[in-house]
Amino acid sequence: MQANMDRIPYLLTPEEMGRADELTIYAGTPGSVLMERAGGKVAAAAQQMVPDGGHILILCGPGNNGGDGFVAARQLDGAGFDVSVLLLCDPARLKGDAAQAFQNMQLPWSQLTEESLSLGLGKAGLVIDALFGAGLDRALEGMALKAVKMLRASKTPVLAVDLPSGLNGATGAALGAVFEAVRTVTFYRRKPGHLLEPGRSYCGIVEVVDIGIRDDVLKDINPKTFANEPFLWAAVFPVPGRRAHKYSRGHALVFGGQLQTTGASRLSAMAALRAGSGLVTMAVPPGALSTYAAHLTAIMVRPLKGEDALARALSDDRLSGCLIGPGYGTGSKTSVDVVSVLAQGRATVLDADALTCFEADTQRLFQAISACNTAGWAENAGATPKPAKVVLTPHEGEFKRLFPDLNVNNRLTAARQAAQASGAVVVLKGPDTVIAAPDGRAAINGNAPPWLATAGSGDVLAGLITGFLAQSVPAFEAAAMGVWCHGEAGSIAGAGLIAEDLPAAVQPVIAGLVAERAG
Ligand SMILES: NC(=O)C1=CN([C@@H]2O[C@H](COP(=O)(O)OP(=O)(O)OC[C@H]3O[C@@H](n4cnc5c(N)ncnc54)[C@H](O)[C@@H]3O)[C@@H](O)[C@H]2O)[C@@H](O)CC1
Ligand SMILES: Nc1ncnc2c1ncn2[C@@H]1O[C@H](COP(=O)(O)OP(=O)(O)O)[C@@H](O)[C@H]1O
Ligand SMILES: [K+]
Repeated sequence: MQANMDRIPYLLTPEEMGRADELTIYAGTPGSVLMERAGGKVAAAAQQMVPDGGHILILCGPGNNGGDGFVAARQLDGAGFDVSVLLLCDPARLKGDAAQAFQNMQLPWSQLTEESLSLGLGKAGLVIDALFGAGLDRALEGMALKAVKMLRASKTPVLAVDLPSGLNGATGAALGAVFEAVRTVTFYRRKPGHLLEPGRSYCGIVEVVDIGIRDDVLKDINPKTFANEPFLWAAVFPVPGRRAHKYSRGHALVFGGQLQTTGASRLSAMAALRAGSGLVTMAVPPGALSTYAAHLTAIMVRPLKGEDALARALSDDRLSGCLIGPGYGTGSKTSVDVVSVLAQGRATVLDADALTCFEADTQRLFQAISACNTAGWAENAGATPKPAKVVLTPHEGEFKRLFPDLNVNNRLTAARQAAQASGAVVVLKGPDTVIAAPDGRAAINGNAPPWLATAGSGDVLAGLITGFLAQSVPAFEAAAMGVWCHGEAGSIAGAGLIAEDLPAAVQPVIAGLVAERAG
C-alpha cells in the first residue's frame, strides 16, 4: 500500500495539506520539526542557486511560510552564506512555530520597506519568497504588493517557498499581483495551483521535497485530485496479448462530416488507430465517400446511406467505441444523430460540433448521456450511478456553451461540476487540460507543449480517447491517457508541428508506455 501510494500522483489542496500536517503532528512529529525540515530543504535549494556564496535576501511573512523563511535564513547563515532577512509584519504578530523559528534565528533583520528592499536588491543574487504560502486568503496589498513590483523591475531570481506569494494554491488563480519564481520548493505533494495556469507559469520549476510526512495520512485524506501522469492509469493501459487479433483490440466508429470538412474526422480516425484500436471505420455522407476513400488507407469507410443509415452503421456488435463531432456540422441533424449514437449505449466521445449543437438544449444531451450510461444494465443492478461511458472534450468556448453557469476561471472545480451535471467524463482542454469524472476524481495535465495550439490538434485528441475507449479502457482513464499521449506526441513532433504530424508521433509514445509496462 505504502509503495503504491508513493507513486500515485496525488495533488493536495491547501486544506488537505493542512490536514496532512495535522495528522503528522498528531502522530508525534511536532510542527516545529516539520518547519525545520521544510526550511532546511529551502536552504538547500537556495545553495544550489547561489553556489558562489552570493547574497541571499529572504522576505518573511506573518504565518508559517515566514517560519520556513526564518529556518532557511538560520541554516544558510550557518553554511556561510551572506543573508539578510526582511520581515513584513511586526514580530509580535508571529505565532506558534513561526514565532519560535524567529527567536531561534538569532540574526539581524529589518522591517520590509521600500528602502530596505531596494537596499537588499542592490546586492542580492537570490530572493527567497517566504511571505505567504497556503494561508493566503486575499490579494497582496501594501508592502507585499510593492515588493512584487520592485522584484519584477530588479529581475533578481526568486525562489518561492511552497507557492509564489499571491497565488491561490487550490485553483492556480492569481489573487492579485503574484511573485514570479524561477523555482518553487513545495512540501510532500504538489498542490493543484502548481499545475493550473496561471499558477504553473508563476512557479518556475517545481521541486517537491520530503519533510517526513508519511503516506499513511493519505488514507484519511482520500485525495481525489491527481497530476495526469502514467502511474494514474498504467494498470489499464491496453497492451495486446500474443494471441490478439484485430477484433480483440477493439473497433472504433468515427463519424465523418460533409465534403467541405472531411479533414477533422480523418485526423481523429487516424489517431484512434494509432491509439491501438484494432479497426477503425469511418461512417460518412455518401456524397463525400470518394474523398474519404481517396485519403484513407488502413481505415475503412462506409457510406451513411438511406433512412436508417445511422442505426445500421451502429448495429455491428463488435463496435466498441464511437466518436461524433469533428467536422460534423452544427445543424439540428447533428443533435439528433448524437442522441441516436448515445442510445446504443456504447462508449462514445462527443467533440466539437456534437457539443455546440446542444447549446440551446443541454438537458436533452444530459438525458441522452444518462441513458447511454445505464444502457445494458439491469434496472436494479450494481452501483448507482453507473460508470460514465461518455467523454466530452470541450475547449473553453464549447464548455461555456454547455455549462454557461460554471466559472471557467476555476477550471478544476468547473470541470468537476460539469462532469457531475452531465454524467460524462469532461475533458476541459487548454494548456492545463483538466479531466474530471462524475464520481469526483479529477486529473490535471502538465505535459502539453504550446505548439499543440494548432488547428486540428483537438480532433487528434478526440480520436486518441476514442481509440482507448474502443479497447475497453474505462472512460476517465481513457480520457486521461489520451490527453497525456497527445501532450507527449506534441513534444516529440516539436515546435512547428501541424495536426497531421501528431498521429505518427503517437507511435513512439505508445511504444514507450508498452516497454515501461513490460519492464
Ligand atoms: N506545520 C505546518 O503546518 C507546516 C507548514 N509549512 C508552511 O506553512 C505555510 C502555511 O502556513 P500558514 O497557514 O500560516 O499560512 P501563510 O504563512 O501563508 O500565511 C497565513 C497568514 O497570513 C495572513 N494573510 C493571509 N492573506 C493575507 C494578505 N493578503 N495580506 C496580509 N496577511 C494575509 C493570514 O491571516 C495568516 O495570518 C505553508 O505554505 C508552508 O510554507 C511548513 O513549515 C511545513 C509544516
Ligand atoms: N497553450 C497550449 N499549451 C498546450 N496545449 C494547448 C495549448 N492550447 C491548446 N492546447 C491543446 O491543443 C488542443 C486544441 O484543441 P481544440 O481547441 O479543440 O482545437 P481544434 O478544434 O483546432 O482541434 C487541445 O488538446 C488543447 O489542450
Ligand atoms: K511563498
